[in-house]
Amino acid sequence: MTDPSPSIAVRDVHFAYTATPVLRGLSFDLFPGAVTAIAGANGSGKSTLLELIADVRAPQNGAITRRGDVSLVLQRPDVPQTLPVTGRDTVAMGTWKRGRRMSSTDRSAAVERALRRVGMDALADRPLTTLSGGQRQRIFVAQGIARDPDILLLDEPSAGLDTASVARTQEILREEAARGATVVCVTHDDDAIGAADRVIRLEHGRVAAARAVADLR
Ligand SMILES: Nc1ncnc2c1ncn2[C@@H]1O[C@H](COP(=O)(O)OP(=O)(O)OP(=O)(O)O)[C@@H](O)[C@H]1O
Repeated sequence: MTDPSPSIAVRDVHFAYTATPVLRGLSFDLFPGAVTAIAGANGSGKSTLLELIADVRAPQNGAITRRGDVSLVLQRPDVPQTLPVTGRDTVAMGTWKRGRRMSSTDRSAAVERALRRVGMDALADRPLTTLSGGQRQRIFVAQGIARDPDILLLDEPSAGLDTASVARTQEILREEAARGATVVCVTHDDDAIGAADRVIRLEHGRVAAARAVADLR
């Protein structure tokens, strides 16, 4: 059953980096237990919207409220060559829950489980800088899911992944929604868009089309 109150409420959100607005009055609600795809052409504002939902940026007008703990998985974050961390260390950084670190037993179990879920347990001790782009991307997905967030936001998590890893990532998003998380995924992938419970398609700074529109305006 879907919780009737929204976990994310977006109200008349406007955003511009320059004189040209990127988002021009978006309003919609998202609910726990569903995967929402944010779709649209290059430059349509998908990543910007995700960052606004994550509270990494603030809207110039309007408001976004969110209920619960948020994990944001960025697209292929840059990793400095000198960063002395392994894949496992990187996943462990995701084990802060509402500003508090889990106990060491819980943390270690959460890290191992997340690594297994993305299929990176065997490579977890390799320095992050020596992993391929796709392997690194899976480590960052593991970091995002390690603390069982209430809200899981991902920017093109399947970009550059092989077929099996794309399928596994889709399964993970479904599993996260099934345990009650609100999952929002920016994607260009038609399969991911087709598999989502809801689709928000951005065009000219507005929601051009939304599938499963009952709770989208
Ligand atoms: N830091 C920035 N400063 C100025 N303009 C920016 C900045 N970041 C993004 N933009 C512009 O804002 C618009 C929306 O960018 P955004 O990255 O949100 O789009 P997107 O839909 O995620 O694109 P893509 O599909 O290519 O990833 C684009 O026109 C982009 O050039």
